[in-house]
Amino acid sequence: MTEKTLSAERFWTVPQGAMLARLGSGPMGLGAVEAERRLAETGPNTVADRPRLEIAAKIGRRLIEPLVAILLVAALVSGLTGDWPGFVIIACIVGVSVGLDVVQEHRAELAAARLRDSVAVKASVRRDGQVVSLPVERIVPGDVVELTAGGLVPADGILLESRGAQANEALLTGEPYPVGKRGGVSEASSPADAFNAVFAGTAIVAGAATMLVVTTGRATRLGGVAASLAARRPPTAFERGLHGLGLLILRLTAFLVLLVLLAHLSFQRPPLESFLFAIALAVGLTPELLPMVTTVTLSRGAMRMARKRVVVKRLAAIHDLGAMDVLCTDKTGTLTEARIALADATRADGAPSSRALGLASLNAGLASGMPSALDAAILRANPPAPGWRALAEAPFEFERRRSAVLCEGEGQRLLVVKGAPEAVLAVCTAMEGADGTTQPMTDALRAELLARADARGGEGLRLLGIAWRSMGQDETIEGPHTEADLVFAGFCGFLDPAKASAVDAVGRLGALGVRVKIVSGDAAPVLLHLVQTLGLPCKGVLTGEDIEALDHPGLVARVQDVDLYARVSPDQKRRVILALKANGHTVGFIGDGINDAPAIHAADAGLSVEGATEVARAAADLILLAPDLGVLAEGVEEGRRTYANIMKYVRMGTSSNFGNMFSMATASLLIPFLPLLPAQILLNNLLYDLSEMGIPFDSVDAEDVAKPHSWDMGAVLRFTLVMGPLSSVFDLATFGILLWGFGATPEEFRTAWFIESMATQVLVIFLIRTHGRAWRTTAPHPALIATSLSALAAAFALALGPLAPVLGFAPLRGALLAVIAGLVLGYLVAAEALKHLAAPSP
Ligand SMILES: Nc1ncnc2c1ncn2[C@@H]1O[C@H](COP(=O)(O)OP(=O)(O)OP(=O)(O)O)[C@@H](O)[C@H]1O
Ligand SMILES: [Mg+2]
Repeated sequence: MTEKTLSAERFWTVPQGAMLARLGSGPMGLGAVEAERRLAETGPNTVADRPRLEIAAKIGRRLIEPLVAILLVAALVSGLTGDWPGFVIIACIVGVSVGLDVVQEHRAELAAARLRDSVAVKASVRRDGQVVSLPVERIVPGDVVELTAGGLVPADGILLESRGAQANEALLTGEPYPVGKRGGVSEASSPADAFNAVFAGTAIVAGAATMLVVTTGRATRLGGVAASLAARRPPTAFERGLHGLGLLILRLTAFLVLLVLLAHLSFQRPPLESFLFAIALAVGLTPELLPMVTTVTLSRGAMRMARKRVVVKRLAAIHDLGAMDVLCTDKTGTLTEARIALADATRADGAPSSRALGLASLNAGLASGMPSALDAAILRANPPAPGWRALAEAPFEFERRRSAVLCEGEGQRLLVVKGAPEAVLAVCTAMEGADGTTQPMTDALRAELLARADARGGEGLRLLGIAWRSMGQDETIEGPHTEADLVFAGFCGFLDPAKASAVDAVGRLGALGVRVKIVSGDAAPVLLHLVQTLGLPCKGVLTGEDIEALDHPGLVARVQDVDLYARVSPDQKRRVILALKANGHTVGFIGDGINDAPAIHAADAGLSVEGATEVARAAADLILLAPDLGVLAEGVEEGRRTYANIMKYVRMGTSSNFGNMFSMATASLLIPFLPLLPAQILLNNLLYDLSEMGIPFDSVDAEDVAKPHSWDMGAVLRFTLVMGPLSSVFDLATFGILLWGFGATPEEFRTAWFIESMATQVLVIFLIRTHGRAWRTTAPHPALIATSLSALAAAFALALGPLAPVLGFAPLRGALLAVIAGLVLGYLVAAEALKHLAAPSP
């Protein structure tokens, strides 16, 4: 039976034994060899397309690119017509540039993939009878996987056994209340009702289970929506910008090349030569290296960021991180130490209460839900009373903000509930007094208790309300409605020290032009207290209730000036992010919980930390190896450096290189011979590409790091419109002087023009790399100096050295060389003087 039919069918209706047999597996899982075989057959367990890493495929893909293919055919034709040197030169140049391109990109992608794998989500899989921890991507149908609370379900499958497992399937069903999962056979017609099935991308929030994997990757339910998943992440401004620029250049190139070709043919020039010239021109014009350059620069940026403890999962996110001007963060761990300790347990009236604490530790200790820092703090202070056992539970869940445990002991059967004070008080109808007597919960009493909770929140205490009720022998937890008619027992207060280093980090981010907003599930008074303690420049509060009452446009209007968001649910976190994006911000979100995953996903730069829940890490684009905003500030700087270096290529390509090719096309129409032979153009292009290989290493202007920058097509065009014509003016002057001043022969003309055009194209990087005066900013990186000067030296050696005659170059008179030197100098001076006109507006 194939993957497809299995996924289409309701696999949860097949009994365990039959399913194991069908998948050729057993309770102890697969053997490693068989698993490898299946992996090769079904492919990796991922819904995203992984970039293909085979080097041969890449070379093949480049050779069939239209330009290269035409060039190769053309070379062949010229070879057949007897022009062997032409053939050899063109073939060599194509070989070298495709080779360089592929090797560089391949190495960059491998390195980036290694980084990504280092933070990959792992699963516990039974292989050869042992439990091993494997990257989720390596899971195959037939695998037996152990699931625990807080973990992500890695694929679709059925449960072989369950120890109170509950799953949050909101991602697939939209239903936030956790659903119980157990073994057995279900006759359900829809996956939402299949109690024995678990699905990729959902989270186990309580208990533990063993699953048999039925389908993986794109064959899963999540994979089914993966087509829309791919569409879900629209290309960033940067990706769109690069693409748009590429298209623009492509159109211009096509236009220019066709024009040149037609003109040459109508002038009755030799057709093969004209054709080759036009093709070489097209090669020179197209930014064919830009994709490779972007990949290489980005992955170099990723390496540097990894050294600063930021691991990049999605390369383009580096740009988003640099462009980010609003960072939303949850509270615990980033702004606080996440060293949560129980401060006190009190009765409703404020007196210390061992009763409230005892109930709280029953709830915390008997639950099998996700290990929570609050639960751990309660248990450290007071272990649960012996002799009690749990019968059922409704694990904590962020929309409801409560957890409930049905437990039995000392001859009683109790439902014990703890959660956010207002969430608990809302389901209480009585209050327990000092002597164990109860009084009815009135609205006035409830308001008084909430006010007390707020007051203690204002002292920085995180509060949980504790409540209980007796349950009948046949009663059990049936859903959220079971949590009603409770008796309020008191509060537990927790302290989580503010993180002193956060002040500095928020300051640094502020200096970088990134405004920090806090988006938390905790109460408003706690957030305000934290902000005061740390002295953070955050103002304005919106609560989950406020947000609930706003529609999207209303929220968009409010988020601009509000920095604190309290008691927000996971979906509201996401809504806040979307509202900020709608205001034109590039938004980052950092969080570590299941509740943060939707917002992480919605953000331009989704961030999580190494110790975070799997769900959060899976949703993130970037992972901080230390839960520290300071690390993030360094990552932001690195992201901006990377972007600034990519922009250097773009500016180089759109000004000098484009200008030169443009002048040459024009010249070819005005003068009676080709300004450069096709092979010479290709050589020129290759050397120019080589000269740029040092750019990813280069340092950048302080001002490029100081502010968020995102793609600005206007700035790119402005730069082109100033620098392009400038380059052309000097080129035309060169042509005039060569032809009329020196009466140069075609060979001399080409040699001189080759040298001049190489020198101007290569050297201008030293001006373009900075917005300020070239001699005042940080020195260029030695690697950039080395690649630029060696490319230039190679150009001189080829044009004037022993190979010159083969390449069609001729020796130059001294006076001519001097004039060229003068022109190059003149161009550089003029470019330096004019570049501020072309600079992006401040
Ligand atoms: N294990 C738990 N049992 C009961 N209630 C809980 C539990 N965990 C959290 N809560 C309640 O839910 C609220 C929201 O949870 P939490 O504070 O973890 O959200 P958050 O958005 O992750 O916060 P932060 O910004 O601090 O990371 C808490 O303030 C608390 O009232
Ligand atoms: Mg949190």
